[in-house]
Amino acid sequence: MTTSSPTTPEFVLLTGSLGSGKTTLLCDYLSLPESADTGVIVNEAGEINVDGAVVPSGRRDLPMTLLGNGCVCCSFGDDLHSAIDELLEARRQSGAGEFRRIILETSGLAMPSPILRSLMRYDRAEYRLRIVSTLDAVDPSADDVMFPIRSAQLTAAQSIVLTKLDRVSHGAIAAAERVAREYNPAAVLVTTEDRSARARVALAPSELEAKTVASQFQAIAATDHSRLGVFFAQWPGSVPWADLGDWLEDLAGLCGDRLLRVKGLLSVGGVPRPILIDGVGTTFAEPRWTDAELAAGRGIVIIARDVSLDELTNMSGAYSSDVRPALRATSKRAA
Ligand SMILES: Nc1nc2c(ncn2[C@@H]2O[C@H](COP(=O)(O)OP(=O)(O)OP(=O)(O)O)[C@@H](O)[C@H]2O)c(=O)[nH]1
Repeated sequence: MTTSSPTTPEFVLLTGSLGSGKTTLLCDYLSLPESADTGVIVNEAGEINVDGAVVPSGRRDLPMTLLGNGCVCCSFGDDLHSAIDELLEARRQSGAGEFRRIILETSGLAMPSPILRSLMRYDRAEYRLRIVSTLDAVDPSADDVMFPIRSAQLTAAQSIVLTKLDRVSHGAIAAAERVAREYNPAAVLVTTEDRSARARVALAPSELEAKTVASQFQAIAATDHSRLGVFFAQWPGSVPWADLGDWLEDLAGLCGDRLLRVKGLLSVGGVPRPILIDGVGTTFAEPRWTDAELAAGRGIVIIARDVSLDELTNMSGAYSSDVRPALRATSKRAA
């Protein structure tokens, strides 16, 4: 098990739906002095990498790799690893020192979970991982087709950046904020209209802002979105490792891509120091010991799409009562 220090470089997954302003946000960031130690990987779903052509226009010296061959979450294979390795190797050879940050702009169709799974080998020890999602304030709601992707992107994010605020009324901004909160009440919401300030807060947060991001893991989400349920699983005492692993595996198996986010603090294996459980979709980060207090009880928040409390309760019914969590819905619609 590994830990990261505040100076550990970070890997930022920049996600958000098609046309929601990811490339614009990235370009705004790249025009800031803070971006000097940043590497960039751009992925587009289509065959022509338009974003790749747009991004470097302001910075000729920008360390950037393009990831072609379609959407990164479906076809990354070894491509993403090669892109990262190439970027790191080129940086090493340039003698310019380590990156402070690598930003991967995903295609608007990408689900975050498969990408995170692929990034696991770079996570924790070498890089901290952070997910930033854009949300278009002009058109924040999603139809039935786009809902699964949009909900996966927004619930995974530690920060949600509202874009195109200059094009909408105050009323529309408030409505977009409500939509963002419905998806992910625990995310830091960036609503700054000034584009440089917005890029700075979203992609290079100060230590204070970064702490706010970290503390979100302890927030219990509450949403009343009609298709998103937030549930809380609470164990009576310390959970044996094997039972916790089995339970999380069953949860992932039951929900599949309806599982959006899992996070919580638990006492495991009789150790009083809590462990952080952190999953995006069905991809779980390596559990980490934390120094957090287990004040309000030990448990896991589950955010899922189109999942009922009954389904979760039935799944848990297979476990003996001493290792079975008590489950309740914390969002209004799921209750
Ligand atoms: N007025 C205004 N236009 C914006 C803003 N952000 C993005 N746009 C415009 O919205 C369009 C799409 O922006 P992009 O940054 O390319 O969006 P994207 O998410 O990278 O798009 P894909 O890569 O296709 O998913 C472009 O025409 C941008 O100029 C904003 O804050 N204000």
